[in-house]
Amino acid sequence: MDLFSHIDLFSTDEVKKTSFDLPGADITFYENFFSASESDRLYKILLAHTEWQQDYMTIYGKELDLPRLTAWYGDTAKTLTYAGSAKKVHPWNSELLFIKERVEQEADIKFTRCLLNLYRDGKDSVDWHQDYQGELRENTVIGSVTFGETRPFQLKHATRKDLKRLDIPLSHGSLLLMQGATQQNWKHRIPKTTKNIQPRINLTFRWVE
Ligand SMILES: O=C(O)CCC(=O)C(=O)O
Ligand SMILES: [Fe+2]
Repeated sequence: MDLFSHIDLFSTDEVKKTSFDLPGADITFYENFFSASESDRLYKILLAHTEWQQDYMTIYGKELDLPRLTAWYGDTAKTLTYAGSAKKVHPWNSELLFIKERVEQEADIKFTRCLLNLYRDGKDSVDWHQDYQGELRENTVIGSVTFGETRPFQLKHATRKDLKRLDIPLSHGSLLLMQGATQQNWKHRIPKTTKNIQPRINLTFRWVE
């Protein structure tokens, strides 16, 4: 029996907390932050009932579909400008409030918004980026929750080539908290894969007004 099948046999809903010691970053990862039964239920509801939309980015005047579906939810039903274009913000629903409150207890802050991403298959991805620009990027807190397929969340330092890339497999029911100067110093992405995989939902809770 190899190590992994051994772990699977005895897997529990126990939360496993890991802190990463990276220069200029404050990142904590919680496996099983939501139990398997909570995660299964939330995955199904969010997949079916979120107002998923096909967003686009404008590159050299051309509109290109983003390789994923997205939806914004938040405190007030209004529009917000993100990555250069206006987005509709839907009001919170009971599932999102349930998830938000659990993450708020751990992060010790109140979130005002959530961006949901749906990666339908391995062709869906998000390219290297840092969340927010300018002042908003400094000390922002991002609470990132995953349901569905595990995808590697890759982190690389924005300027230092001597530091190794880090891959964190964001599993079903996990929470990744990024705080402090993380967004200023590190870039992140979800790469594409040719593997035949299931959909993945990611929720990033944010606190900007
Ligand atoms: O899907 C993820 O885990 C990351 C999403 C992300 O980086 C973003 O929406 O800014
Ligand atoms: Fe991001």
